[in-house]
Parts: sequence; structure tokens; C-alpha cells
Amino acid sequence: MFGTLASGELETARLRRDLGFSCGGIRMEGEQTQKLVVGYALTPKKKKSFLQPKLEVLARRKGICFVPIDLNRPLSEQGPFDVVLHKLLGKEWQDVIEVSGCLLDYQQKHPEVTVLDPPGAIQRIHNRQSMLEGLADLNLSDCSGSIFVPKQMVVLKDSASSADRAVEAGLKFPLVAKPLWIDGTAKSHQLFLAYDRRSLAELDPPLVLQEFVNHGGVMFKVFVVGDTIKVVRRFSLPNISNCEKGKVDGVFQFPRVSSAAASADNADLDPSVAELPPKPFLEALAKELRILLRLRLFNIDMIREHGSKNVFYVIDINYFPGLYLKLFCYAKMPDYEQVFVDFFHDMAQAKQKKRHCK
Ligand SMILES: O=P(O)(O)O[C@@H]1[C@@H](OP(=O)(O)O)[C@H](OP(=O)(O)O)[C@H](O)[C@H](OP(=O)(O)O)[C@H]1OP(=O)(O)O
Ligand SMILES: Nc1ncnc2c1ncn2[C@@H]1O[C@H](COP(=O)(O)OP(=O)(O)O)[C@@H](O)[C@H]1O
Ligand SMILES: [Mg+2]
Ligand SMILES: [Mg+2]
Repeated sequence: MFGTLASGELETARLRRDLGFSCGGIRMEGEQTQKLVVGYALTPKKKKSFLQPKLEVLARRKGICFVPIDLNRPLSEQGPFDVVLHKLLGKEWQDVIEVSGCLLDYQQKHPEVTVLDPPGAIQRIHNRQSMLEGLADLNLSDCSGSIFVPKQMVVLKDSASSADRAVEAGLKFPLVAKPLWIDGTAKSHQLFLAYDRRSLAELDPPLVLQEFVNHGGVMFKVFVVGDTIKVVRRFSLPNISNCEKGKVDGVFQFPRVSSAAASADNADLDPSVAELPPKPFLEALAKELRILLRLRLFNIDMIREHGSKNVFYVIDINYFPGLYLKLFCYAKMPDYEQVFVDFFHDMAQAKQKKRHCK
């Protein structure tokens, strides 16, 4: 009956069968009455990776359903939605959000609809300077760790003169050069290591120049979905020794060393490098970040300063990242389907309570 389905698909097919689905059919048994309608505006790639059948099946059990938003029609003619979930980049969605005032009008007419997440808050982390603003001032003093952001400088034009400004700003080489804007294209992930000031002239602004922090070649990706936190280990750039700093000149592009395929969760690593950040610390950090960033769906890339116990640097923040890696048939964030269903279910409960209180 299930032919040669991959294990994940086999499990989903079984789920559908147990729930009374005909394979691929939509007959539903055992589903709750509809509790939450989530309208989504996602790229085809993101829809494919996020709306895995297992997520939809588990969601329907809780009365949560996902409905695609038609970008060619006004939002007000669609729905009604309880939640608008979006991650689109580029002009098409900006038109929906801002130019035609579509999403803003919709929000004003339907204040009860939750927009995940506010476009302005997402915009802030699409810029590698503003994404990290305010993090170093977070009040985490009574936790088992401390958080910093690497010293960095924005170069908007003429990277030749940036060398002097970088030295004046006290930045120490090597520097990681990152595109200032994140636009969902591969270009916004083209990063370089610059070992000396002369090599900066070869880089194309707008950029962020960020001090490289030795961290033992392992980084931590901390996923935040509402109140839930999950942390995974990924391989990262190795330390750069003083000897190498003295010998190497130039600028070098490096690949996406910490992508989902570079999981270090099962690697045998030096605990002083690979030990996960303390849970209370991550909980306190996520709580502060939800307030600072005004986001509920994001992840942060953190590195532990090499040789320290729990001195961490946040180097990247991503909005609602891809959660399922089709290539390896596994969720980048462990149990992401159940985490999201619980997240939306809690939202449905809160909305129901609010309606009853009126
Ligand atoms: O799809 P993927 O697997 O490349 O996921 C990207 C993430 O890669 P990773 O989780 O490290 O594998 C990627 O994470 P990094 O920036 O590489 O740390 C981003 O979250 C990216 O979203 P955006 O384009 O920056 O808004 C994510 O892209 P989207 O899935 O959001 O398009
Ligand atoms: N300041 C830094 N110090 C050390 N390594 C860094 C630094 N910034 C980035 N890296 C390395 O480059 C990788 C990608 O950087 P990141 O800022 O997360 O860009 P992206 O958004 O493309 O993931 C990180 O996972 C880490 O391996
Ligand atoms: Mg990153
Ligand atoms: Mg990123």
C-alpha cells in the first residue's frame, strides 16, 4: 500500500491512515472542530520544507488548519484567518504588506488576527547591523553565562577607505565580511575572511566587517518558537592561530560551513568546546530576545569564546528558518512538527479565552 515511501513519508502515511485519511484524501476522522485557521504566505521552497504532511496531520488533530494566502487578491477577501504566517521576501510581499497597505489595513480591521511576525520586526533582522543592536546590553547578569556581539563596523561604500576606519574603530583582523542586507538570496550568505587591511579594498559594500572570534570550530543554533527553545550543534570555522594571522594576507570567501548538513550533534568533540550553553542561560536569553526583537519565530547563531566557560557571542539571527532538510529527511529543529502544533494550539486556547472574556 505504501510502496517505496521513505521512512518519514511512511510514518506520515500511517498517520493519515490512522486518522481515517484515504492516502492523499482529505476525509478526516478524529479531527477536532476547527480551532485555528493559519493563513500562510511562504515561498514554494519554504512551504515544502515547513508544511510537511506530518505537521498538517498533527495540526488537524488539534483543529488547526493551514490555508494558502492568494497574493493576487486582497487579504480582506480571503480568510477569515486567526493567524497570518509569512516569510516572503522581495517586492511581491512588500506590495502586499506596505504599498497597498493590505496587511496593515487587514490588521487594523482585524486586530484579533495574529501576524507572525510583525513585518517591521522581521525587517530589523534582515540587516546584519540592526539585528545585533541591543544584544550586548541585555540583562543576563544572574545567569550562568554572558552574551556579547563581536565588534563590528558597517561599510556602505568605498571599501578602500574602510581599512583606515576599521583600524580607527579598533577592529582586530581577521575580520568576517558579511553582506549588510539579508534578502533570501544565496548572495546574502556569501561571507569572506579578510586577514589584512589592504584586502578590504577587494570587497563589495554594503558590508558588515565583524571581528573573527575563535570558538573551537563548533557553533550553536538556538531555535525559538514561542516559549519553546531547541538548540543544535553545527560545525563551524576553525580557530585562527596567531601564527596564521601573522602569515596570511588577503581575503577569502568561505562556504556555508554551518549549514544544516554540517550537524555536529553526534560528533565526538572536546566538551569545553561542544558543551551546550546552560539551559537557564538560554531561557533567559530567549526571553529577553523575544522582547527586544518582537519576534516569536527565529533562531540565533551563538559561538563560545574559545577557552572560556560560558562567554558567548551572538553572530547571526534568522527569521523563521527552514526547519526540515528534505535531502536528509530530518527536521533541523528536533520535533519541530509537535513544537509548532503546540505553539499554535496554545495560541488557539488563548484566543478562545479572550473571546469568552468579552
Ligand atoms: O532553507 P535553508 O536550509 O537554506 O535554511 C536557511 C538557513 O540555513 P540553515 O538553517 O543554516 O541550513 C539560514 O540559516 P543561516 O543564515 O545560514 O544561519 C537562514 O535561516 C535562511 O533564511 P534567510 O534566507 O537567511 O532568511 C534559511 O533559508 P530559508 O529556509 O528561510 O529560505
Ligand atoms: N564573528 C565570527 N567569528 C567566528 N566565526 C564566524 C563569525 N561570523 C560568522 N562566523 C562563521 O560563519 C558562519 C556563517 O556566519 P553567519 O553570520 O551565521 O552568516 P549566515 O547568515 O550566512 O549564516 C557561522 O556559522 C560561523 O561558522
Ligand atoms: Mg548563520
Ligand atoms: Mg543568517
